[in-house]
Amino acid sequence: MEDKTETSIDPKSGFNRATKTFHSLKPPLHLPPPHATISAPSYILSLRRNSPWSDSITALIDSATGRHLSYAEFIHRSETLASNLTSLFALSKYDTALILSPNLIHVPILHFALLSLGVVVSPTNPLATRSDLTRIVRLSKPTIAFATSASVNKLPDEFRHGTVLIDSPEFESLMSTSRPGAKLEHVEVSQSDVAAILYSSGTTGKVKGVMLTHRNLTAMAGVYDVVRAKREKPAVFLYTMPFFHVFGFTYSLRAVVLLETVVLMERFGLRRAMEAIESFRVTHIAAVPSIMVAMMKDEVTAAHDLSSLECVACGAAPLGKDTAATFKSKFPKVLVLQARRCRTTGKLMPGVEAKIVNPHTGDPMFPDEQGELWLRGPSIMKGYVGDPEATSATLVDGWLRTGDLCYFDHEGFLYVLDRFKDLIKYKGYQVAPAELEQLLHSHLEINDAAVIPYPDEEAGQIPMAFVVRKPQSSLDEAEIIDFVAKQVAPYKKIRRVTFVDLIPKNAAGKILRKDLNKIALERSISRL
Ligand SMILES: CC(C)(COP(=O)(O)OP(=O)(O)OC[C@H]1O[C@@H](n2cnc3c(N)ncnc32)[C@H](O)[C@@H]1OP(=O)(O)O)[C@@H](O)C(=O)NCCC(=O)NCCSC(=O)/C=C/c1ccc(O)cc1
Repeated sequence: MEDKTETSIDPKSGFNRATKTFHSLKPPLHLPPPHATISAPSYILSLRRNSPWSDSITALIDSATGRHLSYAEFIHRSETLASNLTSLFALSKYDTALILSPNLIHVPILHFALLSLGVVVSPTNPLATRSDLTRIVRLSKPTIAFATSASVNKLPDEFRHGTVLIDSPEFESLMSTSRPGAKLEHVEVSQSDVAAILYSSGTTGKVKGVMLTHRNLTAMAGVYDVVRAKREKPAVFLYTMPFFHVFGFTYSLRAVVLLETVVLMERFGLRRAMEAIESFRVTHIAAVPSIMVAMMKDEVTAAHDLSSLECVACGAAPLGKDTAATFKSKFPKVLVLQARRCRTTGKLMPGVEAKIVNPHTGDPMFPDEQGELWLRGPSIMKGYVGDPEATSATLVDGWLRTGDLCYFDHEGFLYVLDRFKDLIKYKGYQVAPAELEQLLHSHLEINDAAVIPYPDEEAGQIPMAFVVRKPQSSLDEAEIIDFVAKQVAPYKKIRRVTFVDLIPKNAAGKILRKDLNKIALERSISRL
């Protein structure tokens, strides 16, 4: 008998009229069964055999020092570290490890070691404030922390198995020298076990911990295996994005699948990035649109030999058509690849299903109709840790409600038009207006406040505050910016303030953000 589901799928758009679901038309993923006992690192290491290169190629390069490691060393170090962590710190399956570090060469090794032990990896922004960290620790309940000497003092707690300094000689020896009696035990890790907890910006003002399973990471790795491009030489990838965000986190797994050489920067700087491209003959950059804007504008690019560059993989925020076109005219040989959140193109990745759902009726919709994007597939998160309410509001019968207003065209291209959630994207970082509004409300001279995204060429969007001062208050823009800056991670800073008599709200007291957007643009035009 013919499979009705298969035959109802439109070969151009991937749309199934019977189920009103869009399917990926890319080759299917070959994954282990959903409950198999295989960890993401074991699966990822097995995929590297599909690569034409051997483990002797370079895995990681620290761009500042030139220090580098081969894949053979990477694997050896992560195994040595795993056995030492088990014997010295009694770490075992279901422990959770908080990691507070910039992009050091040790971090991917640590991720691999912990994941292979079934320890849940929880990477966090080292610029997070103490109060951000207090919330994070309450959510994910880490039993050990890995931090650097610059970030360790911000940790709010003691941890059952202690705190380890990643940038210390002791850590170096944990990776290189097996302790007497330490041996690598095989830990049975199931695909359905939680592998990592990454943190969302929290659109309601509270950070949420996103649980990713070994299955999720396996599926992401499987995608990179399926879309593997034929190359004559290994790719050399400059990472500008942090490992604690899902972009950097998944790319570090991708590197092992494809045996790519990864060039790391502890702290991004345009000049240093250009030097790294020249010195290490970088072929690919993973970046956010802000970096592409900076590369187009700054003449520092002219001072360097960038001829090795083949491709920019751009993610995390929308890349404007004009930016992409101007970048192309300055760097004609460089291919611009966009991962997600692009307003113009993008087709479903292997293994992913999508629906466009009418936000008012809940009915699934057809190509060219606009509604909320829902996604399903093996890479979709398990839920928010310790927050069943937020989980059931976001995950419905295995579908993740993205909160994005989208449509698919008849060729299966996805268009992202707007967000239902209030969110600011500053250089690819998510900033929640509600968190900044709560801080402004706590100021004794502020009666009311609202924060909106304000368009900015380099950052994409910056947080802008509308403030109603208390009568007689002479509070000025700089004081407000400073008041907030002292209490938040630097990328969340308010960067523009306008004083108003009233914050426009609807009858239910909800801020009319669209009206504020209009006022902001009118005032900026009148300032010119
Ligand atoms: C490298 C950027 C682009 C620029 O960094 P920057 O030059 O340091 O500038 P910032 O503007 O970000 O820094 C803000 C402030 O923090 C300060 N800062 C900075 N690092 C420090 C410091 N280590 N000490 C102390 N002060 C500092 C910095 O000086 C600055 O201060 P100020 O100008 O006074 O406000 C940085 O913004 C950045 O990493 N953005 C990317 C964020 C990101 O990766 N987002 C990904 C979200 S996940 C996603 O979308 C998924 C995509 C995906 C795609 C494909 C897939 O397959 C899967 C997933």
